[in-house]
Amino acid sequence: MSDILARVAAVIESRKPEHGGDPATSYVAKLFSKGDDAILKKIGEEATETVMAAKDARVSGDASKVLYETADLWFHTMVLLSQFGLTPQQVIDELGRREGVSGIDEKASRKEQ
Ligand SMILES: N=c1c2ncn([C@@H]3O[C@H](COP(=O)(O)OP(=O)(O)OP(=O)(O)O)[C@@H](O)[C@H]3O)c2ncn1[C@@H]1O[C@H](COP(=O)(O)O)[C@@H](O)[C@H]1O
Repeated sequence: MSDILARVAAVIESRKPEHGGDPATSYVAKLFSKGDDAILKKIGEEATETVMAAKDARVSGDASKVLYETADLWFHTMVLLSQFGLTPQQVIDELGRREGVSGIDEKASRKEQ
């Protein structure tokens, strides 16, 4: 896994109340203190902003906002993973498990079950 993902995940984990995260000084601690709904709301917002940035980029030809909004989306999904005791490494492992398995073949195999 990228060193950055591991480092950011470690900082996110350290912001939990049981590790002394302070909502007054930490955005992540503030999200944890608000709970599931606040985290999920941010993911919904960032997903929508990513979609809007992509639509805009098709008009403007400037894809930089797609990058920034995707970073916001990834970051907030990392907070969600931490909230559920999961790690980015587990997501990477899942992608690795799927590597080379055609999405079309996988979907067809589901229908046969
Ligand atoms: N990568 C990020 C990161 N990306 C985005 N954000 C914050 O996510 C928030 C939401 O972005 P929006 O564009 O929706 O802005 P907004 O409308 O002001 O947000 P809201 O008021 O609606 O929450 C902003 O406050 C951003 O600063 C992040 N906040 C923190 N991190 C990482 O998390 C670490 C810990 O952060 P703290 O807990 O704040 O120290 C940091 O060192 C960074 O590595």
